[in-house]
Amino acid sequence: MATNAPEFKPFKLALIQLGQVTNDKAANLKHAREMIRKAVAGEGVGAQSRPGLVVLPECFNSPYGIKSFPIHAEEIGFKRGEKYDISGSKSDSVKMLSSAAKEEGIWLLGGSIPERDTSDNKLYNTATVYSPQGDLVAIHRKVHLFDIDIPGKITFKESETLTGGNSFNYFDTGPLLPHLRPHATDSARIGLGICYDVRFPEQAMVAARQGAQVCIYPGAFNTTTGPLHWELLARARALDNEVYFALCSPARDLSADYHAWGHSMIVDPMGVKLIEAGAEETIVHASIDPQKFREARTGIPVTVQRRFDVYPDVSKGF
Ligand SMILES: NC(=O)CCC(=O)C(=O)O
Repeated sequence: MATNAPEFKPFKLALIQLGQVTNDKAANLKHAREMIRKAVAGEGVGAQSRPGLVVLPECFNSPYGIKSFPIHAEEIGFKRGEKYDISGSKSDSVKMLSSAAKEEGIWLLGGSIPERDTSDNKLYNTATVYSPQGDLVAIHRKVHLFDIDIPGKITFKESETLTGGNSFNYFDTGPLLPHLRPHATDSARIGLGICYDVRFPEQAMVAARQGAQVCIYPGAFNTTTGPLHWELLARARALDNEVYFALCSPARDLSADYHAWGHSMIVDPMGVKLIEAGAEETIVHASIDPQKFREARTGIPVTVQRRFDVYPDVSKGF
């Protein structure tokens, strides 16, 4: 298991709780690009200085719904080498995200998009991550599909059109704001998941055990399960792994078929909520502080007190 986690320095994280997501893909991308600019300019709540890492929500380029996924799915169009080569990508979403990261000089977790993989003819719910140079550095396909049935409240079956991914993923940021700190060598390790993935503690645990200091899950809970579980899950995943944990939702749109919960939030490694959005479109910012991370782990040292002589280490084998 890779535990050679990088040293990380304090940085600012911004979550864009994006609104106005419609069937007009070009308009969605234009609006998302404008919100990225606003996040970098410090608009929203809690900004103290320029964010090094900016996040969009689940399904930021299309309405969230099983009928919309096939209509709006895009092929990422990468060649897998040592890096992902997206020079031939025809995806408008990938092109926008890559150029936005480069133009703004930020790390950008581009929420998720419905992805079409022509090699297996399947659709995935996929997050992509870009460096300040505009390179695609990580891809995460939602592992656990959102198939639930709460009679009279909500029935949703992502598996009618999507397929679950089959890998756990994290990425190392490298220096944040490299144009301001050209000789910096620090880096943060970020564990990735998408929405329903948060209900499966093993996924965040594996990332944390592989050295992630922060986990970020774009997600779109709904108005039934959101009030019950959204905050509880974010705080639980933060505390049980002693990591920063962020959930980034779309804004609620009552004219859409799916009513997202909103309430994007960032929780610290002690399980304390640092910032939370309401239901409307906004941007929330918080500081990610290595000192707090170390203090949590030193004060309550569960990460080194596990009893694998009593129960198995389920994070082994990845
Ligand atoms: N987009 C999703 O995966 C929704 C998950 C959700 O609402 C839940 O309750 O879990």
